[in-house]
Amino acid sequence: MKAVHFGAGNIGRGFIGKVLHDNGYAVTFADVNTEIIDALNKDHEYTVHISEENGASYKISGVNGVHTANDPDQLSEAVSQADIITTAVGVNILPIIAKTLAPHLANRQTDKPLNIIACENAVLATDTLKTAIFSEVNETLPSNVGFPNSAVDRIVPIQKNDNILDVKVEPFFEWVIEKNSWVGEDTLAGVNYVEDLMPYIERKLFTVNTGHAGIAYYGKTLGYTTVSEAMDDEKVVSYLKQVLEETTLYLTHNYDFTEVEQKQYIEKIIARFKNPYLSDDLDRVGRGVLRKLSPNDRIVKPLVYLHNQNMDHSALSKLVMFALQFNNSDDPEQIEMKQRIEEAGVKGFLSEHSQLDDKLIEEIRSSI
Ligand SMILES: NC(=O)C1=CN([C@@H]2O[C@H](COP(=O)(O)OP(=O)(O)OC[C@H]3O[C@@H](n4cnc5c(N)ncnc54)[C@H](O)[C@@H]3O)[C@@H](O)[C@H]2O)C=CC1
Ligand SMILES: O=P(O)(O)OC[C@H]1O[C@](O)(CO)[C@@H](O)[C@@H]1O
Repeated sequence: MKAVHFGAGNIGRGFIGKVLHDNGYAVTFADVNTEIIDALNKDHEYTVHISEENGASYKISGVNGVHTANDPDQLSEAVSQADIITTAVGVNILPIIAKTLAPHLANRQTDKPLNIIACENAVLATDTLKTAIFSEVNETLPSNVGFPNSAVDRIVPIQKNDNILDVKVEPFFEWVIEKNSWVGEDTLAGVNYVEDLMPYIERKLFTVNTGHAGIAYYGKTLGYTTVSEAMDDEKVVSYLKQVLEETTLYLTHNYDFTEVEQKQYIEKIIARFKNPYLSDDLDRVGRGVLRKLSPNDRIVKPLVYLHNQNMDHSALSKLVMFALQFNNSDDPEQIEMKQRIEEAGVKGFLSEHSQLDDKLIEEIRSSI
């Protein structure tokens, strides 16, 4: 069984690559990072370390690398043989992946089942990839290609290891895939297949990711650098709980989760955020601030819903203000946000970028 995974980064090597390897797949990583591709083709293996007391280490062997721009023939060969193609590149990169992948898919000379799955922090990211691929190939692809959406959850910080391929990951992981869009009989062990993905993806995005964003943006305003420093401050923990109480309102109103189930889910997540064996930078967790302030992402979507329903949204309003103060010159989106705020003002920016109405913008501006 063969897999092509686009994005040999932290989630690619530390999560998706490991699950595919554990299921017996030979994984070809496709990336634009020459150093990583060269290392993959030299060693053909790396190690995933689990960040906990006496954490285990797992060898991931039989892996290869292809450079998406420099090795088109090898990429074409890998795509023609693949049983599964996955991505973990960032949702904004999916249109680029579609352009790269589409011609190779169109040339595939086989009807064996192929599942293509985007593993990104976004709602229905595979649909985004699928639409972009179909527009490249004039709506025609070989038959037996499935495009299941998925939700992925595992905290994998930026890595500082001696071997550039090795990855330290938290013990927890959850990969949920849409059952009905999956083609073929060979499903993956270690993955949860569900009929309706939306409750899972929104619960994850609006709990793990909204909560994490709360820690990052509030923690930065207090001068902290890492998640564990911020989580040592009771003010941050108490604010995090308020944010998650608000997103619980959104989740229990829209889906069948009970308040008790959501409370247990939150407790597990707070324990994950406090993992002392994991060092995670607030700058990483807050990266991509424009994406995180977009209308369907982790902050604005629950905020607008609660505002429209006249339900408590004061902590989420503050979260927008903390995000606007995010100061990270390594994040190109933070620099762009700053420029746009200078040009249009806070009101103009939130109205145009986050599509918020004047009343909510006023509430946000007076929230802190
Ligand atoms: N790190 C984490 O804890 C989690 C991340 N995610 C999501 O997974 C995705 C990837 O995140 P990370 O692995 O943390 O990022 P990362 O930055 O470690 O990895 C992204 C990889 O994509 C590659 N890439 C960029 N442009 C490319 C292109 N045009 N073609 C091929 N490869 C390209 C980069 O070179 C890099 O190796 C994001 O959507 C993120 O939101 C989801 C859950 C957890
Ligand atoms: O990867 P993104 O979408 O920029 O956001 C970072 C978030 O994703 C995660 O990497 C894991 O889900 C979290 O650490 C954090 O909430």
